[in-house]
Amino acid sequence: MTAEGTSAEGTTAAPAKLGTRRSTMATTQSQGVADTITERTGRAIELELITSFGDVTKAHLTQLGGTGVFVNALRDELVAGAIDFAVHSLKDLPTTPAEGLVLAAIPERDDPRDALCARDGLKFADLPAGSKVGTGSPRRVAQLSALRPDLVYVPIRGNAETRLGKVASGELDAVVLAYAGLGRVGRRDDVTDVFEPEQMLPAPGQGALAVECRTERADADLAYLSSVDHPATRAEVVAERTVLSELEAGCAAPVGAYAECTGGRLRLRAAVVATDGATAVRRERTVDIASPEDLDTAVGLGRDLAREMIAEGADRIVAEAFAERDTP
Ligand SMILES: NCc1[nH]cc(CCC(=O)O)c1CC(=O)O
Repeated sequence: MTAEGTSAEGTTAAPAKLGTRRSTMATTQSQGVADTITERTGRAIELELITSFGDVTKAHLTQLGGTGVFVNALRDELVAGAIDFAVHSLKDLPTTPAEGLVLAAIPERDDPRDALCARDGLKFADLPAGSKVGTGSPRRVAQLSALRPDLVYVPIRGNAETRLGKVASGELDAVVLAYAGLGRVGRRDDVTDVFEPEQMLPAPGQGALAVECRTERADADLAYLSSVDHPATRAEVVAERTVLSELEAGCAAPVGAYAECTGGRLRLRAAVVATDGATAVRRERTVDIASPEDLDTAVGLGRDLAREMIAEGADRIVAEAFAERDTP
């Protein structure tokens, strides 16, 4: 054992290795979490850049056969022991737990809302009929179609900068992206309108991050990783993700869910909307929660709301959306 390894307090321990994708958004959010951990615990952290399939493929996200394309490369590095921990966008994380890995921390959530970036500073309500709005997400297309069936929704992918470029070039009139992601790539000034949850529910976990490490090393790694855990955010995203797993849906499903944990209460709103926006099941429910650490209550809330929605046909809407996706 080295001198560093045996030192007290861990202050001279070798830097922890944080694996990150290479995109601006990934490195920004990874660096942000690393800085906060170092600030709170003194633990040094170094970033390791990793290339993931989701970053290089040209296929539409919805055609990649589901969830996890952004997280799998990082998970492989974790399991192999090449890195100590990883920071994911929580909404990209499949709801089924990964074997051998543990969600070490869920930091405080950023703005969870979706944002419109339109030409000429236009608001969503002021886009002329027939305007072309780019988004690759079935959840956004469905909810936007319910609000404005007179607009044309164009599937796009690529990083935020690529998508914004299609508005700048005139190819599209607007794009819809997560507000949090735009902030992380320094493009908050491109936002011309923001969707309140009453208009459009964000994806489960949107705006939140997940810090993941190996189960077998969790005792050592949690010593510094738990410094960024935010229990209220964890309760919220657990409720949101339970809706998704109960509906047997993934990140490519037309499911919006948004929970708020404040003042001893947990409020959950969810929507499942058919791709054309015409059919929808929307529900909300609030429960008392004695402590944000009471995750059983968060799971129970998500499960009860999802079951209520399934009784109203939400599972059929999800199944139809998948059938459409799988039709060439
Ligand atoms: N699906 C890609 C993805 N994963 C996380 C974000 C944004 C940041 C977040 O929601 O945490 C985005 C881009 C987007 O949806 O606009």
